[in-house]
Amino acid sequence: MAACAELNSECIEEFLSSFNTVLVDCDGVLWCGEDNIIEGSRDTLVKLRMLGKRVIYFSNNSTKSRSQYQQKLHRLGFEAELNEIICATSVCCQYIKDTLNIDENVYLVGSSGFIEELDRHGIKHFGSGEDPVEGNLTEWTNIEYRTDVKAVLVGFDAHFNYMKIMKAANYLRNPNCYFLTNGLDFEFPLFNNDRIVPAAGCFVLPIQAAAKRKPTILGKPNKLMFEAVKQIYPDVDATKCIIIGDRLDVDIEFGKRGGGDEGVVSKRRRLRGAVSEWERAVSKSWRP
Ligand SMILES: O=C(O)[C@H](O)[C@H](O)COP(=O)(O)O
Ligand SMILES: [Mg+2]
Repeated sequence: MAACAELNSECIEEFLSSFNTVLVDCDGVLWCGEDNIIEGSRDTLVKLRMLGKRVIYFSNNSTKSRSQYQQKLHRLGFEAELNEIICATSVCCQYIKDTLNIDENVYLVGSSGFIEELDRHGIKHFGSGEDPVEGNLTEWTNIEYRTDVKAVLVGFDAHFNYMKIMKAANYLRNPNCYFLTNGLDFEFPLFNNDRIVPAAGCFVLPIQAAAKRKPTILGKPNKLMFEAVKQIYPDVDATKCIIIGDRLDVDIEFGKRGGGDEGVVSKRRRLRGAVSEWERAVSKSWRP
């Protein structure tokens, strides 16, 4: 056992010295839902900071702006400076403003997080309220068909309805209108799965089906999220980062290709390395 323990502490030492920045996902890693903190998450971040690691909250969540996220983090007892928070709502809006050079005529299917970030970035937008669905189908079929909409931005929307799908799909008939989203998660992670809470992907897919167009995902695993880190921390070295996440297809996939260069070495790659060693060992001893 001693040898094994030494090996473990050696491994742990080697692992801990291999990175200086931790990109930590939020939903499903720090908490589930609004108030269910995942046991040990706060203490782990405290210990990582004590080891001198830079901790960055790194979320695709589409319901909150950065400042709303900071309020939630503080409410749940996490240390969080605003410049330690990278969330998809602000990354999406910065991309729209600075890369697409759009500052008006954005149709939002989303909620207060996107509204606050669109306003903060000075982007004029419409939609995102409760579209009254009145009358019969003929009234619906003659909705105003605008050709000046420059982007349709879709995230979590508790007031989602038929009218929004119809409007978004018609705006997206214009090939110059961008179709953008924070991500395609279909549900928020929940403790003991006591109920399903649909997430952003559930609002994107109906519009995708009606418009016959696929959205550009601006959140993880898009490297835009890492560009946002570099803007705040120009010294950040992708190979000295790890990502902690609950979604292989989003967080760990980001780790494999985050930042666009060789990139963030995700825990999974390390895990994959370990598993293939293990498989080789097993297959040698196991061969009939
Ligand atoms: O659908 C959303 O709002 C997000 O994709 C979902 O909340 C995941 O957030 P994250 O795990 O990246 O914090
Ligand atoms: Mg998550």
